[in-house]
Amino acid sequence: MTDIARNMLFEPGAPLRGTVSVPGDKSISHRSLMLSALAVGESRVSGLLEGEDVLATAAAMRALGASIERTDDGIWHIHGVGVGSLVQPGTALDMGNSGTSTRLLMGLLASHAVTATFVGDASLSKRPMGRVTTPLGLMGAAFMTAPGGRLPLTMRGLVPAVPIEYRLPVASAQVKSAVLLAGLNAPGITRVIEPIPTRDHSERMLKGFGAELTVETEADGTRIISIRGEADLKPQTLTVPGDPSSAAFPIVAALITPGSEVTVTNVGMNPTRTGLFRMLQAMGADLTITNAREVGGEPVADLVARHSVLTGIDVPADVAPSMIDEFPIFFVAAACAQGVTRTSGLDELRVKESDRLALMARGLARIGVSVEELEDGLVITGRGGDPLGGGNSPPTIAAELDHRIAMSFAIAGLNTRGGLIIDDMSPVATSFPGFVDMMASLKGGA
Ligand SMILES: O=C(O)C1=C[C@@H](OP(=O)(O)O)[C@@H](O)[C@H](O)C1
Ligand SMILES: C=C(OP(=O)(O)O)C(=O)O
Repeated sequence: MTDIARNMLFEPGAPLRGTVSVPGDKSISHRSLMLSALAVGESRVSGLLEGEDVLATAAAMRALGASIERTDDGIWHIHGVGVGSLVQPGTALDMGNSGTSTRLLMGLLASHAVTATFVGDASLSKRPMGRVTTPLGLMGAAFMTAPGGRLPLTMRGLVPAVPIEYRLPVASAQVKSAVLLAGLNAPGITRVIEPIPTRDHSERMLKGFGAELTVETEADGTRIISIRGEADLKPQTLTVPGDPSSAAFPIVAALITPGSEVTVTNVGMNPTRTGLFRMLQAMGADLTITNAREVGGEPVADLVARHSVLTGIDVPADVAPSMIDEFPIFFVAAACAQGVTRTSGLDELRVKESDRLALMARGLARIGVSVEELEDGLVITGRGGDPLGGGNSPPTIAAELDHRIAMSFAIAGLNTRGGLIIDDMSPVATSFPGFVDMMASLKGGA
């Protein structure tokens, strides 16, 4: 952790103006490294998120046999080993803060003849892994975990693994992806039944690399995803779009800061990820989507956000998966809106890098927002045009190793009367290196 990131003050100032782009999509970056490592030959990836979470995936894929280099032009070159040919890692795989790296890699290894130990930081070591060890155990993998099914965890994959049909008990793209990735090297068809759709980057990219994968959608919206195992993946040239979960921060900042107009270019607009933008528009946000196009099998657009008078809404529970990582910054928008915003069906927020419902409720209350914390959501009464409060001196908010909590309160700070302090901004490097500099550039923008 860098001292420079300690106790940073975020305070109101000039309107936010300018055009920015955000780093590459974290979910797509992880998957591009994993699938490239399983294709025989060289894949090239541009626009990769060079954040700590994705670098943890890159280090793990190297330890499992892939060769991965970044050239000065920013392109990542991955020489894969082929499905079924990952090797025994020499040391424990350090997943840092990254749930996606951990759960997806456990899937990959479940159908390889290797034994691997996964370790992580204090936040990751509290997160539940039973959601992946259960289906991967059905496929034949064996696990030894810390109490509660947590890290540190040692697993042994099985070859040949047993293909399964698995109905997701929780709406989680990580669990879906872990089973599909395990299925890549299991003989026959592995099937995941997804009653509530979640982000579909794995499905898109697996098909792009040449896996035989089909998706059927039933009348009630349930998706049935089938993958044929013992696949031959072909190397690809990929471009990773900007991360909508990162674009959320400058966009909400512009919407709630008087006089602001910010354009974010090259934002991923996969419909399984754009719930936040739809909900902000429903609140009356002046948020325009322009230049819609497709890049590397994913929809992309430029977004223009102007300061807006927002009105509270009820967020339907079924929208949650398409904005699951955006709730912390959405709650900040709700705190600045007129009237009441109600959310529900958000139990999953309690098992992210922190308990995001509890931390957001506590932090917003510290800056004078009326918040009711429910089991599965927050009810927030917005302050309308009034700045958020905070007492006589700027309050300190503890980020608790959660990048999205740190960034959300940093944006809230721009709309307080006297600013607020984040105890540690270093977790931001997991998903959005450059966040602090980008926000500073917008403050000085013309
Ligand atoms: O599959 C992915 O890349 C992700 C899925 C989501 O997690 P869950 O599957 O736990 O909801 C999300 O919160 C995470 O940031 C990235
Ligand atoms: C939940 C997140 O990531 P992960 O699960 O990969 O740690 C996130 O980035 O908000």
